[in-house]
Amino acid sequence: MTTTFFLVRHAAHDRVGTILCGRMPGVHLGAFGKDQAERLAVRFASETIACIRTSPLERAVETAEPIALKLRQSLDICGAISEIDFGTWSGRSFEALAQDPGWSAWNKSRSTSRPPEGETMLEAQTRIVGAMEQLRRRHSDQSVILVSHSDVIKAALLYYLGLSIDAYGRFDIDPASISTLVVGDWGSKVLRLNEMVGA
Ligand SMILES: O=C(O)[C@H](O)COP(=O)(O)O
Repeated sequence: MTTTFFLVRHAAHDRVGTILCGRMPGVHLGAFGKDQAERLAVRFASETIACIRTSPLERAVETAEPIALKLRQSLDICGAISEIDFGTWSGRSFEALAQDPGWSAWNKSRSTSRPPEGETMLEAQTRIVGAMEQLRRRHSDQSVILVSHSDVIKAALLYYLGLSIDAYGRFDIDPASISTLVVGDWGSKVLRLNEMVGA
C-alpha cells in the first residue's frame, strides 16, 4: 500500500528571492506565476488525484486553484502545510537579513536555530509530516497534491529521505516545481525532485 505525494511549491510572485515573505498577507502570483499555475494544471490533468490540499497563503491558493479547477476537485485549505512562521523576520529583505547574525545562524544550522518569535524548521517538519501521515492512512494506493512552500517541502523530503534538517541546502525546490514522493509502510522513495513543467 503506497500513497503518492505530489509536493508542489507555489508559483512565482514578484518578491521571490528579494523579500522573506513568510506568512505576510497580500503576496499574490505575478503574471509569470499565473502562467506557471496554468501549466501545472495541464501537467496534472492526466493524473488521478484523490485530494488537493493547499497552504492557506494567497500565493499557494492561487497556484492550487487552477489545478483544482482543471481536475474538477475541491480544494482543502490546510494550515499544517503553511509557510514557516518567520516571526519578526517576515517581510524583511534578504539584503537586510544578511546583516543579522541570527540569519547566518539560521542558515548555518537549522537544527539549533529559531527565527525571532518564530518557528523552527523541525517544528514545521513535524506539522507537514503529521499531515502527510494522516493523508497516507486515508488515501492508500491513491495520489495527493500538496501545494506548499520551499522550506516546508524540503523539511518533508528530508524526513522521508532520512536526512538531517541541516541537509536542507543539498537540493533546490523552485517556484512551481513538483517533487514526487511515494510513502508506504515499507518506507519511502523520492521519484522526482524539483520537476519543472515546461512552457
Ligand atoms: O519568502 C519566503 O517566505 C521564503 O523564503 C520562501 O518561501 P516560499 O516557498 O513561500 O517562496
